[in-house]
Amino acid sequence: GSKWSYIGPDGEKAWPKKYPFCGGIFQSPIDFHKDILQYDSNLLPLEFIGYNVSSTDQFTLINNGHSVKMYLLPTMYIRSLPFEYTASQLHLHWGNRNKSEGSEHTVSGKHFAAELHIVHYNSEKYPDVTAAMDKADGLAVLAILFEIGPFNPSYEKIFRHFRNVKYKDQMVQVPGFNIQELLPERLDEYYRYEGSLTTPPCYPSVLWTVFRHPVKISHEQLLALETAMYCTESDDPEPLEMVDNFRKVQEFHERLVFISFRE
Ligand SMILES: NS(=O)(=O)c1c(F)c(F)c(S(=O)(=O)CCO)c(N[C@H]2CCCc3ccccc32)c1F
Ligand SMILES: [Zn+2]
Repeated sequence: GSKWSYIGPDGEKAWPKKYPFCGGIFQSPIDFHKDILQYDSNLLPLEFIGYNVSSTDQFTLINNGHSVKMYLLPTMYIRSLPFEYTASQLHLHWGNRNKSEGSEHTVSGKHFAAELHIVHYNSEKYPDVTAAMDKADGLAVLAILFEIGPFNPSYEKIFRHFRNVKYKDQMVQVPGFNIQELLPERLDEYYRYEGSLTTPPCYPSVLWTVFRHPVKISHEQLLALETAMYCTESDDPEPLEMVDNFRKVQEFHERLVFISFRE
């Protein structure tokens, strides 16, 4: 099984031993700071097709021991990237109840509270995500940063199920809803760069789109995310809280991040 973690002897410093790409090129996440940003007027707003999922459909939400991930439908895809990318899953990264700074990407060295990733694969060139995930043009991940604000009823459609996926390998069905509700305002403003999966096997196969504007969730919702889940199975005598499941920012030398907005 995937024997890696975010803490202890199997933590990120040890990842390259079992997963060589984790010590390789184009690693994510990174810090967005002004001297690596370059405006690119060709960066168009993304188009989301099939994201408005009927409540008669269902998404499977699962605790996989590293994160909480929700499988999406193969009828969901994004256009206006170099290829058509079909949705695979979404998952989150967060901190802990004493330090709500669990985003993976940072802006001018600052963490946001948490980060949502919507993983897509290049369905024009590859049959599924497994075939795509180690190809340079295989994946496109959308990243949404979180900050504290008013209660967010759209995110609550996922968060209210956390009590049913407390332990590793538990899963629950989530009634379909419009996944576009999870996206921030100004879909035309984002950071774009070529990077990697931020977990093992860390393949440099991801076209990253990180939206400039964060979404807001309430303090209580963030606390629920930070305290609801465990990396361990329900019968494990030594339960491990699922917290701080974010990778440190990686070196990003001699490369640029393209931005669709003027500062
Ligand atoms: N931050 S990240 O790089 O977006 C990211 C994660 F952080 C993350 F935890 C996952 S995982 O939940 O699958 C557990 C670790 O593989 C993924 N999965 C991807 C890549 C690995 C295999 C696979 C297979 C099917 C669908 C998605 C994926 C991931 F892409
Ligand atoms: Zn992720």
